[in-house]
Amino acid sequence: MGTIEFRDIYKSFGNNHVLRGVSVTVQSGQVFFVIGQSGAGKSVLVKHLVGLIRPDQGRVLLDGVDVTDFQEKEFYPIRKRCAMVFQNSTLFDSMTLQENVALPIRKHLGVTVDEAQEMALEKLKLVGMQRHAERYPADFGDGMRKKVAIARALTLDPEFVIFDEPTTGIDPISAAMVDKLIRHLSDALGVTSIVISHDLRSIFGIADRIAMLYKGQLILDGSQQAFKESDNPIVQQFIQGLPEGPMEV
Ligand SMILES: Nc1ncnc2c1ncn2[C@@H]1O[C@H](COP(=O)(O)OP(=O)(O)OP(=O)(O)O)[C@@H](O)[C@H]1O
Repeated sequence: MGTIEFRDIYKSFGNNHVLRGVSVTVQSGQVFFVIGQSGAGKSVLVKHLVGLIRPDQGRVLLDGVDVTDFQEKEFYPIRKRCAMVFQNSTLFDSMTLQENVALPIRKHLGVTVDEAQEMALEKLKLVGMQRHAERYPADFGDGMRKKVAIARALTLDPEFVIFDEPTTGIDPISAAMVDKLIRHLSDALGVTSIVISHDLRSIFGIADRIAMLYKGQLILDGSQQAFKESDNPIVQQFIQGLPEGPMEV
């Protein structure tokens, strides 16, 4: 359970040919990074998984099931299996951390307020925030709030989690905590994670596998080692964060 396959995906928006034949397989339980410059099509690729974007050509398979031609309604159960943590996942300031996490539980599981609060506490425990359950988002910095947003995304026990730039805009210590949490979700719970990121420290800290997009195509798909050893100058420019090089910006 938990395998994702993008087969030869093409996607254009008018004259903007964003994906030009991208094939990627994410194995169950992996922490899989999708990297590349701004506008490289990372989000567009990943959104195909939950039917938020449909390909012009190519197939999307989930646990071997071809979901490419699914109707909108058929994607509902897939969206429940797949949580998303966006860059600006916001919490409600007027609610405690526990109430914030309990909200989707009450909405989707139809349980009592007390049961939802109890389940929310379990999720806060998972991200190490249970002792702050009664406090409000405003008491915390971006990193802590990010962890609560992750706890909230985990409420329906997803098999997949998509993290869109989870460490962008947070301090290095908080970023390291978020990385550790993403790794833990895979190692302890078997969650398959797709992480869209530019953060080299995260990439070379926790990735099982990395796919780099460039000009609508996959330039390299492999392990951390494969990226470090790659003799492709575009890969090297990106992973070393060099301002000069062959990459067109
Ligand atoms: N719904 C849409 N309609 C039209 N164009 C879109 C749509 N979604 C994305 N695009 C375009 O597709 C290209 C790739 O966008 P995408 O968000 O996937 O980039 P990205 O690699 O995730 O970049 P970033 O790191 O900046 O988030 C951009 O040129 C963007 O403007």
